[in-house]
This record gives sequence, structure tokens and C-alpha cells, in this order.
Amino acid sequence: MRKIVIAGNWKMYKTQAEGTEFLQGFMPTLEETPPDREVILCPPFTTLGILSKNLHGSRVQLGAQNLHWADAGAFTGEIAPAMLTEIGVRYAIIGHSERRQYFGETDETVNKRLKAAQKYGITPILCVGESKQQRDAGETESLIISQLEKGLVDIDQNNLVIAYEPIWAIGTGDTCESKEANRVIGLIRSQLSNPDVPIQYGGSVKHDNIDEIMAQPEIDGALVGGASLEPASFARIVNYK
Ligand SMILES: O=C[C@H](O)COP(=O)(O)O
Repeated sequence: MRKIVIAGNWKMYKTQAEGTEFLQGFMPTLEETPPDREVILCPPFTTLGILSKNLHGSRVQLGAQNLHWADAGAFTGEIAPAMLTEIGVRYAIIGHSERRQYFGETDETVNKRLKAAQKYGITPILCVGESKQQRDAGETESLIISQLEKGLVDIDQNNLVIAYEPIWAIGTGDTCESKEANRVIGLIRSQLSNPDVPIQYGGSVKHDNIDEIMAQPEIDGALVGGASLEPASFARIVNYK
């Protein structure tokens, strides 16, 4: 039985005060949310602590946007898994295209971060997806298969979420057509040894397209950027029909 997982990736938005204000608007809306939906918020590192306190005892899980593979060490600007688990972090986004594009993330470093997350009991959300150029060149399938093959070496597929995020659909309002997202997610599932790994779609998910996206049989949830920043908008997504 595949789990439904809906995560808000706040990227580099929301101070502690703004995160707290978001919760005031968002938390009451969860009364309508079916209990089988896992709801995750992934704020910036500095906002994790205050959210952890405010979410204690609630159904909302906390996710980080990255983590380092070492237990500790001289890695300026990085964060260790134990620093995250100490404040109740249960998930971590790994290999987001913005990390791959701007910060030199490779399939090899993605694999190390996935292993480190699992070592500490954190469920990694592995992001894969093609650029517009790769799509136009007909390379979507081969690129995604390669990202999965390299990223998932020695990874336990019983503690894993995957997000299919076509880069050209991120932050552009240009959502991947839901049937096409369903097709690619089916391809991703065909590459896995565990067919129950939840696979999300990400890329311009909004309040007005979530119902159609979630109606697709292969799609198990969403990784939401911009539309997760406003309580009513994220609430509508979490409470999709
Ligand atoms: O992690 C989230 C994705 O990058 C999608 O971002 P977006 O919903 O703003 O397009």
C-alpha cells in the first residue's frame, strides 16, 4: 500500500516569525485532512527549530532541505544528520535540481547524502528530473534512469520517497501535463525494487491543478514550492479532492 506524501519546500523563504505566522493559518485547516496523508514542511535550517517546537504532537512532519554525509567535521556551511534528528526532523530533500544546478551536487554526492539520511533514520526525498534541453533532445528517460541507478546504489528502498521534478516546470507556472507526469513516474517505479516507494510530482503544483495531478494512478503526492508558502494555498493542496 503506497503512502500519500505531500511536502512543502519553502526553499530560502520564511524567517522564524514568518514560519510561526504560517502555522497559525495552516494548522486549523488540517482538521479536514484525511488521516492517511503525510504532511511535511521543509523550512530553511534556521526556521526548523521553532517549527519543531510548534509542531510537537501534531500530525505535520518536519523535513530539511539538505544534509551532509559526514557524522560531523570541518564542512563549513553544511549540516549534519544528528543536528537534524535532535530537533525532530524526519525527512530530508536530497538532490533537488537547485542543489544540482547551483551547488555542484552530483549523483555521487546525492548517493552519499541518501545513505547518511537513512543511517540516522531520516527518510530521504530523492529528487530527479530533466531540463527543457534534455526533454527536447528526447533524453528524459535515459537521464532519469541514470539518476536513479547512480543515486540509489546501496539505498534501502523501504525508507525512501522519490520526487519527479521536471526542471522546466519548477517555479515557471508551466506544469508538466498530468498524464505525462504519470507516465514518467510509472517509468521511475519500473526501475525500483520496491514498488511501494511513494513517488511525488513537483513543478508548479498549485491549488487549481492538484486535483488533476492526484487523480493520476502513479502519482502518490506532491513536492510543492511556491504554493506551499501561503497557508490557504497549501491547505487546498493538502486537502485535494
Ligand atoms: O521543491 C519544489 C519544487 O522545486 C517545485 O517548486 P514550485 O512548486 O515553486 O514550482
